[in-house]
This record gives sequence, structure tokens and C-alpha cells, in this order.
Amino acid sequence: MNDRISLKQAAIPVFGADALTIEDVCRIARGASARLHDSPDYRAHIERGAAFIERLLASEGEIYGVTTGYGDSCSVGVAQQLARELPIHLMRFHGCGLGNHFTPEQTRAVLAARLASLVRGYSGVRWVLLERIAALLNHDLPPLMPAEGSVGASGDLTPLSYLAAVLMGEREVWKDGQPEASAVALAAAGIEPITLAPKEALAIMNGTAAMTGLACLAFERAEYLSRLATRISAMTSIATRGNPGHFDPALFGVKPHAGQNEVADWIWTDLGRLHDGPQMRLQDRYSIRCAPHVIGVLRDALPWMRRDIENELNSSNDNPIIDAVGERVLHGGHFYGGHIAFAMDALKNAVASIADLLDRQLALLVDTRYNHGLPKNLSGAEGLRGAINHGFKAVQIGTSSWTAEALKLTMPASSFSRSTECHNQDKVSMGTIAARDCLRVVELTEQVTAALLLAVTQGVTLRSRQGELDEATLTAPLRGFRDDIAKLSAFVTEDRPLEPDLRQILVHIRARRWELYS
Ligand SMILES: N[C@@H](Cc1ccc(O)cc1)C(=O)O
Repeated sequence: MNDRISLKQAAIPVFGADALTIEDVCRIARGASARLHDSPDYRAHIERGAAFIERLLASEGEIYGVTTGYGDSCSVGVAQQLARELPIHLMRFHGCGLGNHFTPEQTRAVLAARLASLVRGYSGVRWVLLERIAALLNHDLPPLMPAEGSVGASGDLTPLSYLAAVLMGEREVWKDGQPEASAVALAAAGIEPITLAPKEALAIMNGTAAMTGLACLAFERAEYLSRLATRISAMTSIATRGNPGHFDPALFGVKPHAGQNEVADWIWTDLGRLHDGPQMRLQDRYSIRCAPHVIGVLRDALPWMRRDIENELNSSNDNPIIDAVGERVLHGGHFYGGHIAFAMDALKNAVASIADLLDRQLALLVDTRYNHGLPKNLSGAEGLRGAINHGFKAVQIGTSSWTAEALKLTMPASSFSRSTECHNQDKVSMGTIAARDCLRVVELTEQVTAALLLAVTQGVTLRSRQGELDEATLTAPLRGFRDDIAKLSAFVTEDRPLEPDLRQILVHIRARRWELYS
């Protein structure tokens, strides 16, 4: 159905050999398997870190997080004979997450992100630990992970403690969409629980995987929304008999934002031969005229967001960092998720702004004062029956509500750093909250997009039924797109509940059914 996406699905990432992309994480989230680079050299590289820690433990006796307490408790020494119990305690005292659980798909993204970091070999974990995380993915047994309780800068400690717990056979996993005791599910899958070595619970938990996994999912959905919003804007221009000149390449030649130019060019192409047709106004309202300027903000932000998300994804975001070759333990703050926090706060703003743009376009489409000759509320009913039919009136109200909710969530989470953990973590990223908010904004904006897809399809069809649009002037891609939506959701003549139609369109949006501008 979608070549652009299926082509990308061809390559399977190899953990430990390839840098992971956002798309790799999304494919693993949706069920692709996780392969580990399995060469003797690579295994030796991984084992060297774990062996170095064991050597240090035997010779020197003091390693942060191995023979000391955690965080602010780092000055508390742990007796050698208790060092092997310490990871169990770390995993257990962080078992205090609340709120909804991440979905199985989201949790798979989180696991992929953690694995991408651990395979780099700077966390001092054994090969078997990597294998077990891959096994959870490949047997599709993601841990039940509460979404709330991370400040995103001592890593996502609390959510990731649920991964540590499951590897040890504690707490629960998702099995076929239902919670199941991990000891039972692991046994059924033939995965043996492991006893975590002294540094391993910290290595699993002390990083940015929860926010980074979610960021990958949000990025992919936002990118697709930018394309859909562009197509909708072109269709709104057609349905309201707008001025195609607003998207003239000559106009955009004098303003160099690449993403903005790309959107203008897409709309210009979509308008095809309509460039020379009749227009109702010299200058359309901003939600149409400035569509490239609004959607372009998101398009221009995507490359730097990708850079930061993929850098975080392929980083050693742990503490301490174990340099087995240089035989050093490096203490720092690589669990700090500031880049993801900032990207997610920015992304949710750019996406909510698109919900707002589309909501304004719908306001133009349904209102006879602004739609230049379309029926009230885009109703397809005629004559006496026109009076009892209300077309897209309630869909507009719903769209206003989803838009308001999206806009309300744009408050930056990263501005709300709290000093916590006895002031050890006195500046934190809140990136996990930002990523969760971003996903919710994306979800609401998809709902707005679904509503607009139905409404603008109705608008274009009405224009052509009214004899004001020559179907032959529509470009083949735009006509095919319009016809497909019209097939999925019949033209609205008599009022009917549109919830099933909207829900079906939402499923197609999330599956990225339409190949747009590639
Ligand atoms: N993130 C802390 C470690 C830590 C772990 C668990 C805690 O509860 C607190 C702090 C560090 O590496 O410095």
C-alpha cells in the first residue's frame, strides 16, 4: 500500500553493528525482531566490560553503585558480601511507578532504546543480559511499565526498574495484550530469569530509554501528520476556491526555509491546473495562505529533532560509564535527557499548531460567510430536508475540543525541573513527561486530521457537484486520495453518526495508508 514505508521495512537492524534509526525503533515497536551482532569479537568486547567490573570488585573493593549506595547515598559503603544483593534492592525500591501502563508497542520501543544503548559496551553488562532483553522483544513479552514516576534525569529509573524486575522473573509482562506474572510467562517461553550482576540493575535503569523510545514513536507520527496537513490544506484551498498564487514558487523563492518551501511546493503541485482558475479573494485567510509557514515550522524542525533523538538513541546514556579498554570508571551525568525533553516540548508545540491550523480551516469550510458558496455545515441535503440536516456541525465542535486539548498540553515539561532525591538530582529534564504529552498531542491532532479529511473531501465533492470544479483539473494523486477517502466514508447527505467513520480513518492515519509526496 505504501512503498515509502515498505521499502524501509526491508532492512532489519542489527544491535551492536548498526546505529539505530527512529524508523528501526518504530518497526521493532510494531513487532519486528531484534537481532544482536553475534561475532566472537563483539561478544568479547561486551564481556570485557563486565569482567573489568568483577576484577575491580575483587582488587579495589569500591565502585560507585556496586559497593556504594545510589545517588545521594554514594558515600554509604556496602560490604562486599552484600554487593550482589544491591541490584535487587535497586530494582525493588524503584517499583513504585503509577498511572497507566505504557502500551505493549510503546514498551517495545523503550526496550529497543535501552538495548541500543547497552550494546555499545560502556555499561559493564554481560552478553547474556543483552540476549535476555532481545528475547523479551522476540517472544513479545514486554514488561508492564507504569508511565508515571520518572524525572528523566537520573535516567528513567522507575519505569526501567520494571525491565530489570522482569529479567529477574518478578512483576508482570504483557502477553497477548493481557498482564501475566513474568515468572510464568518467561517459563512458558523458555527464558530463564537471571540474577543481575552487581552493576547490571543500574545499567538497565540509569538511562533515557523510556523518553527516547516514546520520542521515536511521536516523531514518526508527527512526520506523517505534516504530510496529511499539507494535502488537507491544498484541498481546503480547492474547496473554498482559494488563490493558488499563495503557493507560487516565485513567492517562496524569496524566503529560504527549506521545509516551508517543501510544503509550498507540495501544495502548488497538488493544485495542478487550478492555478489559472477563478478565485474568490485576492488574499485568503491565514489558515490557508500561511499553511506552508505553519506546517513548514514542523518540517524544518524535524531534521534537528531526528539528529538529537538518534544521537540519544545511539549513546551510552548511563552512569558510571565503564571504559574497559582504558580500564577506567567514568563518573558523569549521561542519564540526563535534556535533548529529548527539549525536542519533545518543541514537537508537541509544532504539532498542536497544526491541529489549530486545521481547526481554523474547518471553521472556514463549514461557515457560509467564509466558504464562498458551499452549503452550511457542508451538508449534502437539499430542499426541505436541508433544514433537518446538520452535516459537519458536531464534527466541528469535536474538532474544536480536540484542538483545545492539544493546545493546552503545549506547556513545556522541561521548564518544571524539581530538585529531588535529597538534592542530588537538583536539576532534571522531565523529558519523559514531555514525550508522553507529545504523544497525546499527536493523538489529538490525528483526531483533528481525521475530521478534516472527511470534511474537506465532502467540500471538494460538493464543489464539483455544484458544477464549480472540473474534476479533470484535479491532479491524479489528489483525485485518487479524495476518492479513497470517499470510499472509506460515504458522502454525508442525511445525518448519521460519524464516529465509526472517524475511527476507521484514524486507524488508516496510524497505519500511514496513503503515500504522500514521495
Ligand atoms: N542516577 C544516579 C543513580 C541513582 C540510582 C537510583 C536512585 O534512586 C538514585 C540515583 C547516578 O548515576 O548518579
